[in-house]
Amino acid sequence: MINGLNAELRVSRGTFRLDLPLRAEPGEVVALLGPNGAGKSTALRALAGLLIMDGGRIDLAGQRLADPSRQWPAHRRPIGVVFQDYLLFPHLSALDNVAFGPRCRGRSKAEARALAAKLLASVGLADLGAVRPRQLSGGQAQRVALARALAGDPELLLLDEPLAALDARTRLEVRGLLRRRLAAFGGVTVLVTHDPVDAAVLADRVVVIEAGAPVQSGTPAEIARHPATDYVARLVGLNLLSGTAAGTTVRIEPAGTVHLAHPAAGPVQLAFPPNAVALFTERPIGTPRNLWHARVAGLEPYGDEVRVEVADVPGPGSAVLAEVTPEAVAELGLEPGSRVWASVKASAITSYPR
Ligand SMILES: Nc1ncnc2c1ncn2[C@@H]1O[C@H](COP(=O)(O)OP(=O)(O)OP(=O)(O)O)[C@@H](O)[C@H]1O
Repeated sequence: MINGLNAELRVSRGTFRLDLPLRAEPGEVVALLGPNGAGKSTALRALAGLLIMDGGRIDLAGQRLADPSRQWPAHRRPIGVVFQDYLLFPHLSALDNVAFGPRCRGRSKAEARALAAKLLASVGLADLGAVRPRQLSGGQAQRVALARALAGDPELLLLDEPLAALDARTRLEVRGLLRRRLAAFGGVTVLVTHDPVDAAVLADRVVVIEAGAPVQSGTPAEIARHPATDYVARLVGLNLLSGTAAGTTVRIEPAGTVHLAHPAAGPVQLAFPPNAVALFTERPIGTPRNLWHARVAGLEPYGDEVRVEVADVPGPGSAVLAEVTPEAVAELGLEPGSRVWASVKASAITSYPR
């Protein structure tokens, strides 16, 4: 039996059927990405032992947790879970929420609290141990829930839409912290999201699922570059650019520049969705910071919209996708070879270390 996770998840819920093979190495972060109802939460609940499987198996860190003959109950699985709504105990302080698990597993009060204090510090909350959940912001509650999940020293960490409940500003902060914290975690992480940016920033590998089955698996860059189906292209059609950041300026090889809203340093990856790219035939007034004079390389219908491949953005040799309405294509007279101005707001670009 291998280290890490090797699972074949099979669950029936009414007419819905999940049939999902899932493998991950220790230290790997895998994102399950898919639309509402695809079966992402069902997969997490099956891994956690909160849903009975009707076949398949789960092997984790050299142990068989589930197969058709027996399934370990949730509390015996070496798994930490962060649910969407965090589910912190309202009457316990942040510190005691984190210490609760170790206490239940027989650690002394002092030991459990010392461990909890260390974990709270590791998610940047050293000063908030005494605070009750209702006094915490959404981002802080999320981090307490993460510390609590890590307190059991799990082999597998499950995160259900870890950023969905946060406002845009907090989301950015917590996304960065989560990325750093997950990089330091030696076990497997499986996270569920319907946001391709979260998947690209947080995950080493993405498994796209639809109607209970996998449709594609690969690194975020592979999937964005070579989506296996139109459906995946629509879902993860992210623009990804690599560059080197100094402050809010990112150099893109060989000769382009992108401006960010928040400073970064060193080799970075940039992600932004096609609908963040605006196209103009005349140079727009009130010049946005990211504005490039570029060329339309191709047009392709995607559902009700049109995907426009724009070349030489933000420098020779680089291309991005823009998404516009068919009316805009007609109004702007876009066709392969047209010259356009393309702009992206700095605030629409997510940057993360490469
Ligand atoms: N308790 C239930 N009983 C029967 N069917 C259910 C139950 N819960 C979920 N389902 C069905 O299982 C399917 C998968 O649901 P699931 O919640 O896993 O999807 P999801 O990908 O997590 O979606 P979301 O992003 O909306 O949370 C859906 O078709 C749903 O209708």
